[in-house]
Amino acid sequence: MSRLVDIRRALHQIPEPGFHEFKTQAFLLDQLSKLPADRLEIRTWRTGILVKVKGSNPKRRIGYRADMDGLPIEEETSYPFRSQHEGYMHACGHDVHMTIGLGLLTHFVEQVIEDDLIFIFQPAEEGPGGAEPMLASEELQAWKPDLIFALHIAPEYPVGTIALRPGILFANTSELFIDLKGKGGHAAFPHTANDMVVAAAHLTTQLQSVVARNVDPLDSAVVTIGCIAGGTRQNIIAETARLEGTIRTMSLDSMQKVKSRIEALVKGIEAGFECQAKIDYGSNYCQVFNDEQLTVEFMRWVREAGKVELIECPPAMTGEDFGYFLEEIPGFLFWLGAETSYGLHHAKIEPSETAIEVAVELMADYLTWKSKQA
Ligand SMILES: CC(=O)N[C@@H](CCC[C@H](N)C(=O)O)C(=O)O
Repeated sequence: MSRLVDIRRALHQIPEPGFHEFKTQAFLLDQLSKLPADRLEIRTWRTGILVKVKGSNPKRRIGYRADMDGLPIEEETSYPFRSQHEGYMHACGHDVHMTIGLGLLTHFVEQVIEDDLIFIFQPAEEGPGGAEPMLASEELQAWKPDLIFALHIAPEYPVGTIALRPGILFANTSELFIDLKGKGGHAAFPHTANDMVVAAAHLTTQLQSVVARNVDPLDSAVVTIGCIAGGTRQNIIAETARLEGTIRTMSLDSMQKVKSRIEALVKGIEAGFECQAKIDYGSNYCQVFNDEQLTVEFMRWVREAGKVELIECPPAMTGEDFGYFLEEIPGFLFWLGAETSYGLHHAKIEPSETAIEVAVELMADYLTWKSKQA
């Protein structure tokens, strides 16, 4: 396992944005080149990688997907192996997910099972979304799995615990970008300008009313503005401002409703502040919907195997473009306990590396068992 910890630490140092995972891809290809070539077939798709581990008597292809990209966060962990890419960090555990993928892949090169295994190292999960175009690619269609699995680290659960549920696990998502254009001017003459910092502040506050006042309290939605940019210096009235955020909903109906309320509020800001506004919804992900039958069967298997503690968890408002794989291929995603005091997307997150071994052993046993089932 120390080999896998070394791999995770090496990956941790090279976080890259979506579709720019060049060093990550090269690193993974180098690791793959050290494995016995006779059992492997390797293809690349953009910055992603597809690996077939050939089974002894394949009747099916079983897929395992790991995401590859990092986030634009300046790392603040205590690690001696911190990110070497200024302003970027693996703060969502994708370094751990890729390492588990490599660990599993290595296991099955040595312990051959009947079915073919397809390991999918997928770029751009954080955005703009690699799953949908990768799934549609010729490379993936030629090896399209019959079943597919993935995991995501969970800071809040102890190591040795996994959590999932049949049905919806993660929300529908839509990015949200709003550009405001008013009239700049001198700070001392506000009556001659239309200040977009003030407009952005009003809009940000008004957006909070969408979930509070327009979504059924028994339904769930999130509107988060994660970034506001505007202006150039302290004594110049800002001509433009930009809000960047994300919308999360449990249903597509609510997504439509939230979007139409946002559009109405933005129109109000245009009228009230005599400015122009442009809304761009960026990339949208469908919900992560775990196949009911496979998930229930897996949960039963986990309880009987008794290797990890199993929690049937509620859905979360996280997004994951793995949902696109699950729209076409039966499978599931589960939370892997990685016990750390800081949450996902935090500059100080330090997921426990012992979770790697737990996941590799669990999934190696499960996939071996699953391969023997009809
Ligand atoms: C697991 C996780 O944290 N996923 C991201 C996916 C982001 C999708 C997109 N960029 C958006 O913000 O809508 C998440 O933030 O949940």
